[in-house]
Amino acid sequence: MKLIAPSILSADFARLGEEIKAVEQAGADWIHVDVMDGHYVPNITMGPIIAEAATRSTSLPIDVHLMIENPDQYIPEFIKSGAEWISVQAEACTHLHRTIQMIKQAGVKAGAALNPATPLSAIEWVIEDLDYILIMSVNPGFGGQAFIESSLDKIRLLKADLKKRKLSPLIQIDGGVNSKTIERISEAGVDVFVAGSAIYGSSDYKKTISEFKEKINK
Ligand SMILES: O=C(CO)[C@H](O)[C@H](O)COP(=O)(O)O
Repeated sequence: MKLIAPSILSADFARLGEEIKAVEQAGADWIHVDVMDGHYVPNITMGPIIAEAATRSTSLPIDVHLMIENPDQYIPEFIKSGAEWISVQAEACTHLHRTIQMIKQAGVKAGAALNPATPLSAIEWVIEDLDYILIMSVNPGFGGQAFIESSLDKIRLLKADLKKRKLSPLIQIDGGVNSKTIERISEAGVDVFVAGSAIYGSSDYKKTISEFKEKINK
């Protein structure tokens, strides 16, 4: 089952609750919350207060992507917010194994995200513990960037590696997902598609999500 996770980064924050409900009614499967701290990435977005408000606005699972330094300090607050899935940037973790365990011990699904320049080997020794792996297909920090094509080979390599290891964490993609790229991304082996500007920038969320679903469920 392939899933669509709209990123609220591109939503209208003056009407955030309505915007979350709107994508739920339009067929979204998860709600993706992009947390940026102005240090790990050159942008500041939202924190646990917004993640908690998001959980109250929908019955869909909240997926928190931490693009922050020192995630261990903030993970307990995001767990309290009600998030069901939390991913950390592998590059931002001094002790990635410990961070993953911290998330899992709270009964929350744990993911590791990899920047476009980070090799898959960065997660080799935690891969068995991961519930999902997030391949960043843009450099993190901003919505609306162009999809980096080399991400497709990275997904294919990851898919083959997981098969060899007989592991099945979800593969998530984030950045530049739109009606032109989604089919190729899906064919490479992605399970969860994060899309911000392509959904929230469209005039009809239902039409956009339905078109995405048609393309990924062929
Ligand atoms: O994590 C992100 C940026 O760091 C966003 O989730 C991502 O860029 C989605 O935006 P878009 O779909 O507009 O590319």
